[in-house]
Amino acid sequence: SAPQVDIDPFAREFLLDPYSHHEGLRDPGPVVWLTQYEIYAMARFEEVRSALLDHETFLSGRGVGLADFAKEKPWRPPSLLLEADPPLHERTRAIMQSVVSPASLKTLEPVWRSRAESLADELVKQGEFNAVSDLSEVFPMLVFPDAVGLMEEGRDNLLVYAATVFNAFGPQNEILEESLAAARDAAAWVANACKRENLSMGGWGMAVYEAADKGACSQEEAERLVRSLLSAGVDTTVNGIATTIYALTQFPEQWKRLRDNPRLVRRAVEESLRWDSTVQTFFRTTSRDVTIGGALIPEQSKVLLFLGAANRDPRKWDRPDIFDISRPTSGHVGFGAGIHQCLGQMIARLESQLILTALVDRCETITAAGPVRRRANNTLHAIESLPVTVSPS
Ligand SMILES: O=C(O)c1ccc(C2CC2)cc1
Repeated sequence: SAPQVDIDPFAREFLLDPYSHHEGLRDPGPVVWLTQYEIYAMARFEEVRSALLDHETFLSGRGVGLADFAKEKPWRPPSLLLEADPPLHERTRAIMQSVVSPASLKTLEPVWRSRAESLADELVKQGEFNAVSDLSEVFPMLVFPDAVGLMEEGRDNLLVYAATVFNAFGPQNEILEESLAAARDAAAWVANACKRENLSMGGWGMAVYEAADKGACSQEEAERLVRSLLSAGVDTTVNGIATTIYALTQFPEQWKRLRDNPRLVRRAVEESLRWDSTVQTFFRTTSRDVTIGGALIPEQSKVLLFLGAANRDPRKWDRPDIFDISRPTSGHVGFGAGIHQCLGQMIARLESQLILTALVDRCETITAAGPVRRRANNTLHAIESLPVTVSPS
């Protein structure tokens, strides 16, 4: 049976520094029993990746958080993407893939690039700035809401709402309670922003309703699918960009490599996703008894998958704790894997690549100008503050 582990992966001190705790989850065995929550967990690369690929054994429809939707009411109507299994998932995923298409991104790229360059111009002039409040919380908000076609008024509700979405995958701890209290108005704003009359023509949001008009889904489903864009598309890129900057301040020789060859920016973004995955964990629910590494996981069990830990598993990666932009990163589970692999991964990559390229072109060096401060979240490895100094090239 699975070895018992008393670690609390939703304790504040774990969430603020998950990587110092992961060996205690990987080493006891391929599957462990977390006594604090009476759930199974897997933190090694092979097992995490296999579980993500086996969507028939490891279901998403009963929620991808601790809450089992077969036993308790979700805090919001379930996502038709993230918290859906086939066949529903196949229909909704196809709609959203046609909306956030490569062609659509191609048309947006020039505008996004000029916004990244203008912001980078300003920041280099400032010389010293906070890579969170002045950069990673700014750039995604300059490009993503407009791509969705969101109304202008009240967009800062997006970050408050998204933080709650990610906290809600965890237990009802203090972090979630505080988040829910703070997000009541934001949730109302998001619900309203997803309505057809509040979305502008030509945006991704309206494109979902146009798919509904063609019979691909109902108007109500369209409203909830737009909610998915707002839930998944902001807090992830905000923290992903901040994490990439953090990694480059911690490994300055990697910045130098980017300066010598800016084409390596794509690799730096990918290595950042592996080295410090913004989305650290997700749950699945077993549809049948399944034995992994000699341990039986009964059907209807909640299983916590540690994506961040898998991406630093020494059984898979050489020198896993080293941020090395030349390493082969293929196979990392920073965007998940299988049928639920991140729908927006090309959006996220483009945003990160554009802002990082704009900074690499303009900054000789970027260095930490103070301690990094982290923001505890039940799912995200989030950064609250990251003061940096840049020298112009
Ligand atoms: O469909 C949703 O609401 C949704 C929310 C959060 C995510 C996380 C993985 C980025 C994905 C989808």
